[in-house]
Amino acid sequence: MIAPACWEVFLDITERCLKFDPNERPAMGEVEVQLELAMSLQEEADNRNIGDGIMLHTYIGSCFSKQKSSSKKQSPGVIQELCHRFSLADLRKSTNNFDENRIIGRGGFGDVYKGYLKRDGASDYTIALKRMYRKSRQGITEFKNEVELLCQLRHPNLVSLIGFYDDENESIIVYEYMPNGSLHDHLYGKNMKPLSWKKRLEICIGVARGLHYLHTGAKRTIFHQNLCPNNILLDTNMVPKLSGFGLSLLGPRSIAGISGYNVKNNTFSVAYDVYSFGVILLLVICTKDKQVIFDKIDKMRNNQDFGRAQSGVLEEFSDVNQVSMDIYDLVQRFPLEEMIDPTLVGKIAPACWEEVIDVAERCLKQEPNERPTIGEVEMELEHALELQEEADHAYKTSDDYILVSTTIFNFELE
Ligand SMILES: Nc1ncnc2c1ncn2[C@@H]1O[C@H](COP(=O)(O)OP(=O)(O)OP(=O)(O)O)[C@@H](O)[C@H]1O
Repeated sequence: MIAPACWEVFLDITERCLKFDPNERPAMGEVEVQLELAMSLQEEADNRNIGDGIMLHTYIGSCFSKQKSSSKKQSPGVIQELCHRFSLADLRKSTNNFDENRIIGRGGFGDVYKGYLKRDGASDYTIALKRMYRKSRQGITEFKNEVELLCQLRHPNLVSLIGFYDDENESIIVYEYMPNGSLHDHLYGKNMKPLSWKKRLEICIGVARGLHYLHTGAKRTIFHQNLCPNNILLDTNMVPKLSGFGLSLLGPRSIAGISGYNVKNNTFSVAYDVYSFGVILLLVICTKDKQVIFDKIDKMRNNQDFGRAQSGVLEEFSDVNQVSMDIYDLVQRFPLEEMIDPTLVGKIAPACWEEVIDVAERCLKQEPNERPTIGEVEMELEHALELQEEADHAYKTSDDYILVSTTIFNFELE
């Protein structure tokens, strides 16, 4: 009755709780996260038909095994043991020889393809393959980091690694396929049905849970460091899954992205993820309507030349970083209530709003030590969702909540 993957996680946390040296025992928050993980692994194993034809099941079992976890540094050999190595022929077949029409996304280091794997006696299994650009040395580093990291992690809010392929010419990562694309697609894509307020909150809560697991639930603290709407993928049920771990292992402050419980470094890098989470909250709340934003910018800059520049900039405005920078600037000058996505106006209960705004403002504090932990963020957002549900329940027919607050943020860019 007990799924092997669930059993491994359960055993591991039990063993660590029973450590003779109290300092080696995990914090209760970590225990909670691990047990939630064990539960979800059990449910996943019960619900999904994995393991037959796909190696997911096998590698989950082995990656948590004692022998493997005792080795501090993963050698490529161990990684190959933990994670299935596909044949290039199979991956070619699954993507119709890397057919351009199968490209579903482009990242900084490679194209992402949709592929289908055959399973004996079962329907095709859909996968996503990231094929690294050959010439990019950084892409190769990202590939190694991402595979090394992801093959050791398992959480309902992290994208699952299925396997990889690597030779001197090709580096390919194979993930579970996320049919609903990225949060970026939903916030900024054309012809997308707008996400409801509750769905946005649920997505943010899922993202916070994924980050919480990275920060405290794995054996070593992991800093994502590359959190953005592009890296938040959505499964069939619109459950968010974090991706984009390759870059998190690079960069001057990343300490190779992964470290032991070094308090000083952890505080800094963990707080960096919390900061990025605050930006995500703003993006989720604010309108994507360029005109509304430009009207504000116009007012803000009070600059006659701006009208001339505007038409050119409008075309370029698809860049989310540009949007986030402008929103970031704007929320320090105009009430956030004026920037809410029009599809959300009247839908947000005031009590819920207050809670969400409080979280966002604290995540964006200039001083990293003043930012909440992601565990606190998760709890506050769950509370915000409850407040929304209570209000919706009490005013069943009401669709026109009025926000009387005027929130102007006071923070500076990191
Ligand atoms: N597992 C997946 N399922 C479905 N779509 C995916 C999957 N992985 C990536 N994509 C799509 O491909 C796009 C690019 O993915 P990738 O991870 O390369 O992007 P990125 O994070 O923007 O790039 P970078 O590596 O530069 O951070 C995503 O935004 C998403 O639309």
